[in-house]
Amino acid sequence: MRFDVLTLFPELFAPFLQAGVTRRAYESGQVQVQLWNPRDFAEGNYRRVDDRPFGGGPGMVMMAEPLARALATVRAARGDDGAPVLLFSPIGERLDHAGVERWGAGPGAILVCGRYEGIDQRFIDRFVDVQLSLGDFVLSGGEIPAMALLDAVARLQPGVLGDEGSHQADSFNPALDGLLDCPHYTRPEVWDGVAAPAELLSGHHAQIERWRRDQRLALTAARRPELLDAARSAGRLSRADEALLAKLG
Ligand SMILES: CCN(CC)Cc1ccc(CNC(=O)c2csc3nc[nH]c(=O)c23)cc1
Repeated sequence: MRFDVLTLFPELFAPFLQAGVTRRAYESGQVQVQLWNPRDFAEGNYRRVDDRPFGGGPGMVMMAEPLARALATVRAARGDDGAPVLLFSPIGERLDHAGVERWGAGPGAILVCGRYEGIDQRFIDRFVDVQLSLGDFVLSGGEIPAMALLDAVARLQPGVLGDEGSHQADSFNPALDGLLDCPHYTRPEVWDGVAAPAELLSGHHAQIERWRRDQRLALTAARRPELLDAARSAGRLSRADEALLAKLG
């Protein structure tokens, strides 16, 4: 699958695409990423990509024309494969696992990264299929959200994460069990005077799995009870799970 990214800061993406386990997905072409700078499609010597907002007010607005020209080039390069145009925007719908699965399926997508105060509404009305937000906090642009989506999509590709099962165990994936993750420990057994949990050092796999499951249930009950309710109504809690939760009160 292929993602085309329209961004005024393509230099932000290179280090990201070359770092960590997900680089395998990008280098192998499992997830192709092409970067496009609207400035390369802007006219005049100053190659304007933004201008002052009609009606006044702070900041600048991204002009529609350079974005539209870049998009036309992307569409031609993709062979008009019907890929959706996703705009990252503070007013977008919250990106979650369902969204990652949706946009990480099929041909991929065209990602538009806003900067400044936003993009001329006429570009959005004409070309944007879905607006996505990372959450209710203010960032300087859509690039980090775009990388967040690319990272989450790459992790879902077969063979990208070492052992196949690990992305299956990724929490927040309601399709699997949607509980928060358990605490992790590694060598040394005692660090800073604190020993790792004896259960994990026992070598009894059933006991270890039970301990991890209990930790996930307790953590989720404490921090994200709504995830627990979702898991319960989806029939993903066993009798042993309910017994542990009852003990926690
Ligand atoms: C003055 C009101 N602000 C809207 C909340 C203006 C504004 C701030 C920051 C931006 C740049 N942010 C994004 O493009 C963005 C894109 S996705 C996203 N998710 C969470 N938070 C974000 O700021 C974003 C655009 C407009």
